[in-house]
Amino acid sequence: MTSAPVVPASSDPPSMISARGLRKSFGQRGKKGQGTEFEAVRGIDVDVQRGVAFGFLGPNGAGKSSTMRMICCVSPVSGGDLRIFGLDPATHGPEIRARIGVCPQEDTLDTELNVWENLYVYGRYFGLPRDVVKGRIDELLDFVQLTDKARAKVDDLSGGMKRRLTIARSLINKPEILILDEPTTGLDPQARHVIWDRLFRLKQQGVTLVLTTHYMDEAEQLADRLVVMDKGVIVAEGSPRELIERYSTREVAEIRFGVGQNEAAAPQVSDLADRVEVLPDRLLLYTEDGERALQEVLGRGLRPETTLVRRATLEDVFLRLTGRTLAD
Ligand SMILES: Nc1ncnc2c1ncn2[C@@H]1O[C@H](COP(=O)(O)OP(=O)(O)OP(=O)(O)O)[C@@H](O)[C@H]1O
Repeated sequence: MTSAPVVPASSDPPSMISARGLRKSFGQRGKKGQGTEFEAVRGIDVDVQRGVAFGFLGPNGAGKSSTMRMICCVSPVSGGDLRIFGLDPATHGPEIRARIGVCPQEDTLDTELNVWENLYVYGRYFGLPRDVVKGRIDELLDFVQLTDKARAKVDDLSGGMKRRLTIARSLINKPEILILDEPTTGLDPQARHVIWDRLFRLKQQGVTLVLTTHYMDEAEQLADRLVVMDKGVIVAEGSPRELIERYSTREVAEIRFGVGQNEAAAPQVSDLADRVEVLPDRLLLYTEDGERALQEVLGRGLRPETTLVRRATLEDVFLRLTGRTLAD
């Protein structure tokens, strides 16, 4: 006997977060005292479905944090429509905040308190009864692998441990959505992998993750779906794989000539690839077969200082869409 398939209640799951034409502007004072408006988010549409990890990828200043702050109900919407759990942040802020967890870009831990106390104070702030908070702290310290640091001072923790504590703190109210602004910025590779592993487990437990990052590897590792943001607008949306397939070839041959020689060499290789990008320090040849393109470069008597064939990444997508690298 075969068991009945599990049929979802609806083929179209409800959006946890839905934005239509969402805008954020900041007033600025000009030199002569006149007010001007700066638009950090310029009319974006976003739908985040339950249980996914949704990423906002973009360079500094793209408008990611401004978007997150509106979703977290700490910054009012300037225009358009935003719904979290179908609710309007302007009228249902406390209700929404009770159901989300927020892990801000900067650690805002209380250095006067130890690890355990940081979680306790936060739990009490959420109105959880003492016994419930205590049980929850045990679970969370275990989850972020800080049980043996419960009585340690915050200042004695490594950067990765502080991040894990901040994540634990953001989970105290068992949020349905966890919002993470640049979760691993400033951490070393090993600490980043530990964080990714924990976030992956949360996703398996059904928590919807919304994260911003300017690391393309982080977006590729964590995000099921992502939007690429630049200068306040969304320039592309899809899964990491879809975006790479849509906007790049499979492989990239990177060739570096000496300083100042890359641009001059570009016309001599332009017919060897679907597309050639000229960066100050290298040429990128977009092609399905990078090794073959490289052999043809060498066959023409050109002698790059270094060469590399790699698979295309989200960085290539970003470069194609904006003409800039994520680090610019
Ligand atoms: N309170 C504010 N007042 C004025 N301008 C602001 C304010 N907050 C952000 N901005 C501007 O809005 C733009 C978008 O900033 P935002 O922090 O949303 O970008 P981001 O993509 O999150 O970048 P980062 O990775 O640096 O946080 C930037 O030009 C920033 O200077």
